[in-house]
Amino acid sequence: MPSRVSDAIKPHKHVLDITSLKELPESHAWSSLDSPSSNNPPTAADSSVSESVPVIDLDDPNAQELVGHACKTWGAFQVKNHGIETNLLDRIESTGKSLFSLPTHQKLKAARAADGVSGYGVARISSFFSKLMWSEGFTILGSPLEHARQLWPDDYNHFCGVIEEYDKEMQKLAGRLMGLMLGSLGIAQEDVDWAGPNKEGAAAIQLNSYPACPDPDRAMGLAAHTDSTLLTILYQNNTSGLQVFRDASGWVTVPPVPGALVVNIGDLLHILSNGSYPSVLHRAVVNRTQQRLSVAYLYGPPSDVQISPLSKLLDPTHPPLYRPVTWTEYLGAKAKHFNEALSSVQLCIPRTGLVNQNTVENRVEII
Ligand SMILES: C=C1C[C@]23C[C@H]1CC[C@H]2[C@@]12CCC[C@@](C)(C(=O)O1)[C@H]2[C@@H]3C(=O)O
Ligand SMILES: O=C(O)CCC(=O)C(=O)O
Ligand SMILES: [Fe+2]
Repeated sequence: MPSRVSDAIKPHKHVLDITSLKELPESHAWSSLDSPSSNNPPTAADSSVSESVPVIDLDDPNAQELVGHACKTWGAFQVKNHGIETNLLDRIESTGKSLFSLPTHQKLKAARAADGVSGYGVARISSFFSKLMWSEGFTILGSPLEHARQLWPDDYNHFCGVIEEYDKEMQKLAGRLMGLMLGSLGIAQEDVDWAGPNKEGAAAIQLNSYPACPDPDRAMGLAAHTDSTLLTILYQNNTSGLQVFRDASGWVTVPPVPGALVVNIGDLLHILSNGSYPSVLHRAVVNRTQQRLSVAYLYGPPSDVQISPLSKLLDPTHPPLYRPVTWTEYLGAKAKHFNEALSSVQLCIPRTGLVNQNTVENRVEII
């Protein structure tokens, strides 16, 4: 039993304060099997040279078709001419940098509560791994005011202002992207009652910092996961680190393209599209010399709305593959099952010959 409060919080402090370490501690050294350097299939080295996620100009007259194709084949793409001003991206980057460069004891004043979502801390998925990730994060769900006050007692308005503006602009872009994605499936955005152009989805903002790392091949910035969103819009600074997994190629780096934003499909769009737009497994690796900063805009439906495969995409040969879930319910499934969350809401289709297949109802059943 620690005899002093300071002893009790020591391990916590040590875990989070990785910025100045000269050597990789055992707590952060991933075994060779799941470290970033070792799990590429053999073909990856050849294919990664020639292929990466598509970069789409949203002003292109074929943007809808290009987006649809990217969603089906990659589950991710980058967008240019997205309408978010460079100046706002610069401001969110510098505000993120100033947050992560605060002293650890200051950041811990805004630590995420054990049962909470918002605040400073390690990635939520950390509990599924025995090793720690080489990153720190700050999650914003709802108003950032309380946490901003704890971080900058004398000047919290600046941070709140930038976040509010970022949220507003990203909300618009997310709506526009949803329109293109649905449109490419032959569905008008207005036909999805919660997704119309003037409707507002729910969203979280996640600031991630990956400090320079003394042994990047054995460290993991953010372990492989899919997002529990409809879509995620990611701003990454000029430092590479994001990788997406593709069956044929293994881990493929998504290089920073100046001014571009990365879009990736989350599990709820996978469900909504009945698997036409698969959510993409992605991770962040780290490097020896540069701090990397990323800002994820995690976009989902209003929290009380049930998401299920769109009826327009269903017919007797395409039965629904997933049961209805709300975002809140799905986040619970993610917290419990992590990367098996999607299969936990999957409907089971019995094999031919085992059951009466006359009706759609008989073909699907909840596991
Ligand atoms: C709205 C969301 C989505 C969350 C949970 C909550 C707030 C923070 C998001 C992330 C951000 C980092 C990866 C992830 C996997 C994590 O650990 O926290 C995400 C998770 C999810 O997509 O499941
Ligand atoms: O930092 C990155 O590139 C990835 C971040 C991410 O996947 C997330 O915040 O969900
Ligand atoms: Fe992610």
